[in-house]
Amino acid sequence: MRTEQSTLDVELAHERAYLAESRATLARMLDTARHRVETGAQIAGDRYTAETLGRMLRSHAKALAEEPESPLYFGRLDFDDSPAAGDHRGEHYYIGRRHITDPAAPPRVLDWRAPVSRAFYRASRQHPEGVAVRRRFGWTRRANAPAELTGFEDEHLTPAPDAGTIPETRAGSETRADGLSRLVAAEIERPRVGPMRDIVATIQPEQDELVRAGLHESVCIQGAPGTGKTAVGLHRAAYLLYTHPRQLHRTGVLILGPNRAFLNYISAVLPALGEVDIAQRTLDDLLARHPVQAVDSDRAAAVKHDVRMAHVLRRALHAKIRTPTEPLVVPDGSYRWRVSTEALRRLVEEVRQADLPYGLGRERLRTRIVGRLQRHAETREAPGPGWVRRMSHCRPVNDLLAQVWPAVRAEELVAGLLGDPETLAEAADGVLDEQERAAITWTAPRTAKRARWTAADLILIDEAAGLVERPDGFGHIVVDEAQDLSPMQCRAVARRSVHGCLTVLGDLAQATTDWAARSWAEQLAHLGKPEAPVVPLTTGFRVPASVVELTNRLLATLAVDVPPTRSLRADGELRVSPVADLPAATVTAVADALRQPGSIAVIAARHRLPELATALDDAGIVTTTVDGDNSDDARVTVLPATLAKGLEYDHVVAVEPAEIVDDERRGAHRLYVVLTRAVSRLDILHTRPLPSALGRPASAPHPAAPAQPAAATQPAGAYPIATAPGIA
Ligand SMILES: Nc1ncnc2c1ncn2[C@@H]1O[C@H](COP(=O)(O)OP(=O)(O)OP(=O)(O)O)[C@@H](O)[C@H]1O
Repeated sequence: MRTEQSTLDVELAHERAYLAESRATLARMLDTARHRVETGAQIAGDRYTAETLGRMLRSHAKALAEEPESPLYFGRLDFDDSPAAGDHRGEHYYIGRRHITDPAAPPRVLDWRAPVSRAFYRASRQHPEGVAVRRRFGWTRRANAPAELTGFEDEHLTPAPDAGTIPETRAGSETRADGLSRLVAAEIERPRVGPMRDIVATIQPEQDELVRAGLHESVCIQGAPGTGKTAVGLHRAAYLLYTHPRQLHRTGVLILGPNRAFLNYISAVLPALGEVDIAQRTLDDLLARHPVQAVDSDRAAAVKHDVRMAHVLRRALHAKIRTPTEPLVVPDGSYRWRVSTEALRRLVEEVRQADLPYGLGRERLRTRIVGRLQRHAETREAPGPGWVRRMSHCRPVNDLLAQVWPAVRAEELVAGLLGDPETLAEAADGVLDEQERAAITWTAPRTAKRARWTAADLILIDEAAGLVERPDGFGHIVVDEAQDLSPMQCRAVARRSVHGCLTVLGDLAQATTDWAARSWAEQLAHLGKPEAPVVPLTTGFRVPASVVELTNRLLATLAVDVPPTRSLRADGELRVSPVADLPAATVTAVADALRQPGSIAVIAARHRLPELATALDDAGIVTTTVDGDNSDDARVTVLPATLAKGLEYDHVVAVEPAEIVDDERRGAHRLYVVLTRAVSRLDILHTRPLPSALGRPASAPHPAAPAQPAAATQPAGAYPIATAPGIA
């Protein structure tokens, strides 16, 4: 026993020495990068190169400097001598967030995205892939202090050469009953503080498969709350940029999230992975050509988000194309060139048939017309490029185009439709009924310049702009919470990924918008990637089993076809409390929660928030909002149910579920989102009866169970509650 212990001590000392050397190497890398930033601009030949080089070097230096206090590496792979080890026979590698290397020596730490690192995530006893031992390191975590190595855990995947068997995991570690390594379990169950963090140390095999899918593969990931969809999407973006830097730095990668709060929450993950140049936006940001100055009625918004509007806009645009009725006559010095009406008609028809974006079609028609003129002119003398340029923009040609294929601005097209019932009736004939047309028609006619656009109008303008000219696309777009996009919003994404691929993340059960997807097949078709496979993630890393048990009952009432999930978190507490006074009970619950580490959220219907915030304030509890505009240090966030999507907190106090349900048409889905934000503890406070799916005891045979008792006297014991000492 003692020998074994001293062997471990020696090994740990060896690992600590390796860490010290790796830190020194990283410090040298950082110095070199900083030096290059300072001198790079001077050594570059011209200004453009200097700027590009400067940007690249700064970004590299920033990426290195952003190496947080977090560990330099998290694992080690020892390959055996078997043929499966290939080129790595007998080698061992440290795996971390990025390469740490001295120029003339083998890398000290390999980036988790490097091909060889794949085995760290995928190798198993069934398929060792040449890996003899997978070592995971344990680290201290203290704010503002570098992480220190505290231990390691070895997993032997192949039999040791001298023994015929695979030894048990060493170094004092135990795997849990579910087979999860102790260090992995500790990492997953660590309290949440601050923004989302990366998961490179603990990516699971089914997640890794999605992260490392090829550049040209679009994929849709359907997963219950907390199954790691967002984490996988972000790591996939980082992986693709590492593996295909040239293509993707040129074409760009975009992360689309549902709102700013969500983007703030995830904003630190990619920089921590060394990717500081990825655009992270909401779809509204992407479409914000104009400020939103008006609000649609529900009815109008529903029509504008309907995919039929794409058809209406297209028709309205193509109705601008007219059949020529006169010949074209162009004076050219002492000559006059003529193109007959019939020939012009044929040209217009040919270009129309080509089905190009409208603006491109217009230019194609111009070129064709000038081609005709050129053929005439060639009977006299060969015209040069100057002649072609002059003819392309001469008055008669411009006038003809203005008449038969006029230039169109997207805003004008949309204003023309919404502001003129006749234009709309013509374009929407057989597509929208009279009430639908009436719902979107402006009551007072306005020009595009004076329009007060709604959020949905901006989507129509984007669609119209896309019909006129293809927008710049991205090489890869990660679309989070994709179930909530309307068909028209999906089309805005599709337009930007015609030549690229998508990672679509979502959960049909968390669909809360009026126009949300009912099926992935339909949504993927709108997103322009009907062939993308839908891959389920079914292991939950956030929501504890006791909470999942409750939320699954709610899920059963949502009528969505999603696979069941198993929670990896055995810890966790759930408390359902009928109370008489919501603000007072909220203060008590939060004060209780503050005794434990981690983040706390109070989530309620929006109109309920002011009184809860005041009560917390009166009790001297500092709170913040999801925009973080109060106090960055506050551990308690007070937020409306509508902004909870995608976020997570250690302790969630969900206030008055019935109100959250009543607040929206898809209120039950919203409640499902709210209740699944909790990482460790969920407190449900209610004065009104709980929504029936929640209120029913787990053992109750049927929804027709006896009516709820009066809320304030409802016995807590009627619920399947896991109570923590001192909490109930
Ligand atoms: N392999 C993993 N190891 C450790 N933590 C993980 C792993 N996968 C996911 N997590 C953690 O689980 C939590 C939930 O992940 P994430 O937010 O990506 O889930 P999601 O499926 O997008 O959830 P939601 O649908 O509710 O938005 C996060 O804290 C994430 O870091």
